[in-house]
Formats: sequence, C-alpha cells, structure tokens
Amino acid sequence: MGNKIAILGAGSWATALAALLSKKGYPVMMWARSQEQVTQINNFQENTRYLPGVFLPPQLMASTNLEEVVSDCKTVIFGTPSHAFRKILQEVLPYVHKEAVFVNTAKGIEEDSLYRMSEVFMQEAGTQSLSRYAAISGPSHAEEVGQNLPTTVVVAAKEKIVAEQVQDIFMTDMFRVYTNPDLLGVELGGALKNIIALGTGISDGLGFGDNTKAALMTRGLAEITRLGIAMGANPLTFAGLAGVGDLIVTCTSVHSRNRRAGIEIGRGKSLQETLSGINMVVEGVRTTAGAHGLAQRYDVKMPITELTYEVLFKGLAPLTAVNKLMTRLKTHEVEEVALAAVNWTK
Ligand SMILES: NC(=O)C1=CN([C@@H]2O[C@H](COP(=O)(O)OP(=O)(O)OC[C@H]3O[C@@H](n4cnc5c(N)ncnc54)[C@H](O)[C@@H]3O)[C@@H](O)[C@H]2O)C=CC1
Ligand SMILES: O=C(CO)COP(=O)(O)O
Repeated sequence: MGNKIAILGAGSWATALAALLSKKGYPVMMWARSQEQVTQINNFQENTRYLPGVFLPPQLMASTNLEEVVSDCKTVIFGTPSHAFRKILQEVLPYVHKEAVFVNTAKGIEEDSLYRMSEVFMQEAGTQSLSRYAAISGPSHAEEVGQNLPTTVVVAAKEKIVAEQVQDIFMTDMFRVYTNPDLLGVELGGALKNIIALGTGISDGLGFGDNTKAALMTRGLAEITRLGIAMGANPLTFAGLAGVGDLIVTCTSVHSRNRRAGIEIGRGKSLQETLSGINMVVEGVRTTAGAHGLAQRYDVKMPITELTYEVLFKGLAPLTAVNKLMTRLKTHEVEEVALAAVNWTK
C-alpha cells in the first residue's frame, strides 16, 4: 500500500479537498457518479458544476469505477452527502485494504435510524473498524478552501494515532487541522449547525435583523449543546471549531446552501421549489428531521429545531414560528446543570 488517497464524491467539498491534497503532492483519485464530472476533472482541470474557477492539478485523476479508485489506498475519504454514506460504504468495503483509514467529511444524521455516520460505519464495517475511522468538521466552505484562504478544521477519532495521521495528511500552511477525541460531539456539532443555518436564513428571508440572527445562533448553540450533553458529548466541543466555529460560518456566509435555502423559505418559497433551485445538497433539511427524532428520544428541549421542523415539514408559516419562539414561557439562560458552578443563593 502506497500513499494513494481515494476521495469519494465529486461535489464541491470533495473537489476542494482533492485539490488541496493533490497540490500537497499526494496521488489522489476521485470517484464521481457521472462521466461528465470525470471528463471535466481529467481533461479540463476544473469542476465547473460544483467548484467553478478552482484549478485542479493535472495529476488529479477521477473515475466512475469505485474499485479502481479505492484499491491500494491507505486513506479513503468520503465527500458524498450523508444520505449516500451507507450505500457507498457498502459498495466500497469489499475493495478497501483492511488497514486503510476512513475519513468522513459529511455533516448529517441518517434520517430513519437517527445514526451518526460513525454509527453507520460501525454497523456496516464492524465495531472494531471504528479504530480506523475519523471525521473532519469545522468552518470550511469549499469555495474558500479552493481559493486557498486560511481555514481551520478539527479531526475527531477514537484513536489518537488515527486523528494525528489524518491531521498530518491534510495540514498545510493555509489549512490548519486540530485534533479532538470527542467524535460524538464533533459529528453532532457539524450536523446540527445546519438546522440553525436554515433558521437564520429564514430570519434573513423574513427581513429580520442582526439581533435576531445573533439570538438564533446563541440559543441554537444552547440547544445543540443540550442534546450533545444528553447524548454524552463533551460540552467544550461545542465551543470549538465543530460547534460555534461552524455555526458562525454557516449562519453568516454567502456560500452556505443551508442559509440560502432558509432565505428562500423565509421569502415564501416552498421547500421543494427551494431545493430544486439550489441543486446542491442541503444537509440541514434531512438533519432537521433526524434531530427532531433525537430530541424526542433523549427528551431534550430544542425549540428552534422543533419549529424549523414544523416550517419545513408541517406547513407552519415562518412568521408564526418566530412568534412562537418569542412567546415561549420565560426561562433562565443557563441550564440548571451548568449553573452548579455559578448559582444564585436560594
Ligand atoms: N460544500 C462545503 O463547503 C462543505 C460541505 N461539507 C459536507 O460535505 C458533504 C457533501 O457536500 P457538498 O460537496 O457540498 O455537496 P454538493 O452538492 O456540492 O455535491 C454532492 C456530490 O455528491 C453526489 N451525490 C449526491 N447524492 C448522491 C448519492 N445518492 N450517491 C452518490 N453520490 C451522490 C453528487 O453527484 C455530488 O457529486 C455534505 O455532507 C456537506 O455537509 C462539509 C464541509 C464543507
Ligand atoms: O459545512 C459547511 C461549511 O463549514 C457548508 O455549509 P453548507 O452546506 O450550508 O454550504
């Protein structure tokens, strides 16, 4: 096994990462579903549909043949959306070397099972295999990574050695990679921030201001953290790159598809119209349904998530959702459990 890297997917994020690693000198091969993408990458050094304007090194190769792409690879990176993760994993597993490391970059929750991607991975590859699994997350829009603008991300893995191996693979002087042992927290942060980005987009689409956006982001982080704690994550992870970091970028960036979808919905478009107009993956939609299920399973209050769910799937008017959030029963800002350190005397 040499140091060949496989990247599965040829969307914006897969392409940005493939360009980064290829420019770093790794032999990289991408898997694309469509021959059109393969031709563009191999013959024209650009992925005009998903990452226009970013030059792809001529040595970066793509193929529609999964076996060819993953065979002899030391590292297999998933750059496909989370709803495709299980199926593609099933297809590649027979061809992947038994010592290869898997790196997932998708930010989502499986809709019916409510599994995180590491749980899907364990189910398909076996519990032992989690020692060869890592997740990358953090504030990192493909368009900016493609332009080599300074970016920071976090890699989480059960095994420190794997996290550090992946850190070394990706790290450049413009792409700084931190490690974190809290795989659960990193996966949750990356997935759940997309719901809040839909919410802030809706708020922007309704014509609300920066106060509203800051409120949604702050209270959004509070409910993400609340669910994370209930599931066993480290609360500090949500103060890091996969938590507040990614929340900030996704809720404020012109590049965010989740925010863009929210804006259209806030302006009155239906979910279907919105999604077909964007024509790229909007992970937050499925994740809202997943988080709605997790909130029920863990009996955690997630008012922004709940109302986003009702807007997306139950026809609730966005304005009514905002009104419902603003007129909830009055409450404390900080959870009782966290208040233990800084509390009022009774
Ligand atoms: N775009 C970004 O800036 C970032 C995206 N991500 C995550 O990366 C993942 C992929 O997102 P993007 O690259 O942005 O999406 P995209 O919409 O740009 O591309 C999606 C790619 O997946 C393929 N695809 C879609 N459905 C598929 C299926 N059922 N089976 C096989 N392939 C399928 C498409 O053909 C396309 O190549 C998402 O989970 C996203 O949250 C993470 C960090 C940054
Ligand atoms: O996760 C992302 C940036 O860190 C990408 O967000 P969008 O999917 O909303 O574009």
